Amino acid sequence: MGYDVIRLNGLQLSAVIGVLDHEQVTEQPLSIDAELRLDLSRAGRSDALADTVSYAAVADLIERIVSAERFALIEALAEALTTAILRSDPRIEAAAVTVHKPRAPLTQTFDDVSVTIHRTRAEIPESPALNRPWPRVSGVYEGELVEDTAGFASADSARGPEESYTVTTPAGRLDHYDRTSLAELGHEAAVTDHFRDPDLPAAFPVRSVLALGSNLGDSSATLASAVQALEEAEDVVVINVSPLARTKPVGGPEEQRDFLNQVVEIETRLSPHQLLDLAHRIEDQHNRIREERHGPRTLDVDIVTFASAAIDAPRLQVPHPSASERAFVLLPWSWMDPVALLEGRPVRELAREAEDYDDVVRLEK
Ligand SMILES: Nc1ncnc2c1ncn2[C@@H]1O[C@H](COP(=O)(O)OP(=O)(O)OP(=O)(O)O)[C@@H](O)[C@H]1O
Ligand SMILES: Nc1nc2c(c(=O)[nH]1)N=C(CO)CN2
Repeated sequence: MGYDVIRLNGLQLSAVIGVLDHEQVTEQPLSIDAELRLDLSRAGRSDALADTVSYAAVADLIERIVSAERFALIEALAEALTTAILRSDPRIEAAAVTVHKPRAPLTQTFDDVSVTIHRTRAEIPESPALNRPWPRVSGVYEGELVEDTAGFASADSARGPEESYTVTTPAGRLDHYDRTSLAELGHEAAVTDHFRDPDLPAAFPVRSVLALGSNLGDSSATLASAVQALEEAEDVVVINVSPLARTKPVGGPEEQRDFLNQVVEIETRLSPHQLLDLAHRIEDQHNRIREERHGPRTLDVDIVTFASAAIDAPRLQVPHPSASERAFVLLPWSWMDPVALLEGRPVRELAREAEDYDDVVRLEK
């Protein structure tokens, strides 16, 4: 018996990719082929797009990952794309992605270099969004406190005991990563469902989405000033800023004022924890006092996503655990980036499902 296939061939994109120094600062062309195996018999009969997977959506997904992530190896990019495609729709039984790198740094004359990764649904890790069984980073793993005994010999290794961690995968506990091997960790991260060590600065700049909120003082001026603080921060480049949203408070005391919310996309080389510290510094600069959970605040800065990392550390969970249910985050994000995805689902669609969808009003543009 045969099987049905959707093929997307020769998608032309460019990316910063490669292990050589010059490849880590300059974009080069890539061509990507994707093959999706799924039952197309219903679509063949109904002639309805809803009965198949849109190749345009697959192309958008690939483009987003190629522009948002940085990889050293084309193997890692192909693996990440294959996993993301399988995650994007449960009807896809298997996927294969080929990444061609026609300007690979070879001294010989050549036509092309490429890698192909084939994966079936059973071979990919479970989504961290559904259930985070692995891999995760935490002081506590399955009830057991894991001490950091490896004593990383790096300058930034002065961490308190609550920040000790180890990395656990289905194959069992891995030894602590050698922190000098950034490219290798990048590769491992892609293979292991974008697990990311929250203390490890990115080997390459990565995209992160931040959510800002304010409902005390001059909220509009506060948000503008927070965006400026991000623009001025070292190792951060602001890529995109959403229109402002006026939103009804979700949770917290009844009588608090409406919020102004905004979403910002940045590119950064900071580690996830360094970015969290920066978010807290910016909150503090705006007289943030942490009193009541979900209570009024001059400024709140949350990390919604960090590349496509899954982080479950004592003081940082990424993606932000509530973001996928908050229209006050999702709607401004979708205005800024209409094809944005969160945990494999369109942000626009998640926004429509959020309970506070009708309580968000766009104020600009
Ligand atoms: N992705 C994240 N972004 C920001 N803070 C986070 C994240 N994950 C965990 N935290 C932790 O949450 C703590 C409380 O954050 P905060 O005071 O902003 O909570 P809140 O705004 O009242 O509620 P919420 O977290 O639901 O937005 C922070 O000190 C931080 O360590
Ligand atoms: N509308 C709205 N509601 C909230 C917000 C917010 O930014 N906007 N932030 C919260 C905690 O971070 C809790 N509730």
